[in-house]
Amino acid sequence: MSAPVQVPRVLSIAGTDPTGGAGVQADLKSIAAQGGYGMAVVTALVAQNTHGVRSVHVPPVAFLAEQLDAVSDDVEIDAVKIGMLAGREVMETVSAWLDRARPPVVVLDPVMVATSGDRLLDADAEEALRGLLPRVDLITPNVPELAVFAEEAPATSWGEVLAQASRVSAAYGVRVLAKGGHLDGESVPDALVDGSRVVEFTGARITTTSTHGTGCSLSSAVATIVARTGSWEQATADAKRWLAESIAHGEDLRVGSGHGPVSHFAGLWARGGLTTRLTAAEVERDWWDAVADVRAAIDDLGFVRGLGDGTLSKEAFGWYLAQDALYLRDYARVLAEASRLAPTLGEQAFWASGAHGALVTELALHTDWLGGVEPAAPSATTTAYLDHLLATAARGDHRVLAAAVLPCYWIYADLGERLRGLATDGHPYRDWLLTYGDPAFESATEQAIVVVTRLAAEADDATRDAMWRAFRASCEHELAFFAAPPDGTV
Ligand SMILES: Nc1ncnc2c1ncn2[C@@H]1O[C@H](COP(=O)(O)OP(=O)(O)OP(=O)(O)O)[C@@H](O)[C@H]1O
Ligand SMILES: Cc1ncc(COP(=O)(O)O)c(N)n1
Repeated sequence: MSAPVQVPRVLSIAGTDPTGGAGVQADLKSIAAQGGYGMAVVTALVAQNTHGVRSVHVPPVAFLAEQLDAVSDDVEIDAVKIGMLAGREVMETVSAWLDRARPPVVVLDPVMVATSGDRLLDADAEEALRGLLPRVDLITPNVPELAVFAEEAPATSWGEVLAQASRVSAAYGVRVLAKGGHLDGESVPDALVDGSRVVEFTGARITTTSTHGTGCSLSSAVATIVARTGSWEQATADAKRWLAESIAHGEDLRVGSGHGPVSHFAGLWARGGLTTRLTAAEVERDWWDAVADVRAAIDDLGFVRGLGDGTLSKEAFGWYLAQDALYLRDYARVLAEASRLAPTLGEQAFWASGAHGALVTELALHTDWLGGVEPAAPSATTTAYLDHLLATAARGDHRVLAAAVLPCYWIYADLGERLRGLATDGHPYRDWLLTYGDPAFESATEQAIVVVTRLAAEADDATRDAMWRAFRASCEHELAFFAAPPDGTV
């Protein structure tokens, strides 16, 4: 066996089931469900449904060989699962290909009789199947199939199955996954038998009609997990647990009125959902577009227009600066909390530098713009914005907090870019407008957008929604903050 690979490339060599429950169709689903990349070479086209097999068409074996070589000439194969091989010639063709391609893992599900009771192999072929065993790592016979290899009567108890599997394993030098599904009883035991070494796996029998393709699915899953982990025992245990979960959900699919298929992805669907993960770029575009109304309303404010065209009164400007200083003081505290909560060193450092930046700006406001005069109390609007941020910080989810602090970077930087362009010579607020051009703040804004949109893209739906709501609320607080200064132009 070669070194385990992350996404094993697994080839199914099997017949078809147009209703998708058995054969290559079941194999491809099982391989995918176990994290593998599934490939399929068709040995026979089978007209069948959940009630049984109607007819079998076997294409010329020369074409089978062409399919097999087309795969192995191009793709590195990590495991092979062999299912229905309709006839001696087909077996000999596959056997010759195994000798040429030498795949590292070969699992053979000796499909002889379908769940429906239909024979899928003739007696001559049963003999030829034995000739394949030296090229196989694991066979997965059910009770009647094990009996064919043992050339004995079918076992009637689990003890007999184990004894028969040991004899078959020793006689052919092959690992046997003996399956007890065909025995009566509350439990469905399986066992990995390698000569005299026996490892048993127990499971409770599920009452259901959805057992079509269980053998195909189990063997494909084992081949895939072995290629991924290198362990036959782990592969068998994991595949059996997954199959039980898939059998339990088979009837939900409502496919056919006979023995229905298992639901190969039921567990993954339930645990992983069906949504495609958003990219950070999509979050950035979506969020920005979704606050276009707030951004337009900010541009339209008398305060912003007056600041831009220089008609804003000194009184309104001074009031704004005092509120800004008061805001920054607690904003720095909120950023420090974001730093404390951040799970990575990079984010921790980033928010800490943001906190430092807010304090530096606040000190400059005090000394350079407010002449060292301590500003009056925060307004109701300033208090509301800070309360939103402080409450988000108190709730303790760093992702939601990061989203809540983002508008103070993003909206401010965006507005600043436009205002800076208006700082003409002689503009009464020229010096202030130029502060918007601080390159350190611009790059911090870019970084904040990257950090938050990545967190949102990776978050579960509920957390992303909470992040969006916190972001939107802060954008609205930004609007209120710019709207709050007393009206007044000179
Ligand atoms: N009703 C069931 N409840 C739980 N597990 C089951 C049930 N039926 C089959 N299994 C499991 O499915 C796997 C295949 O079982 P089985 O012995 O039926 O093999 P098979 O006959 O090759 O399969 P198939 O019936 O598809 O031909 C085994 O691991 C078995 O334990
Ligand atoms: C092409 C093909 N291969 C295998 C089976 C066995 O299916 P089951 O798992 O129901 O015995 C089948 N019915 N058809």
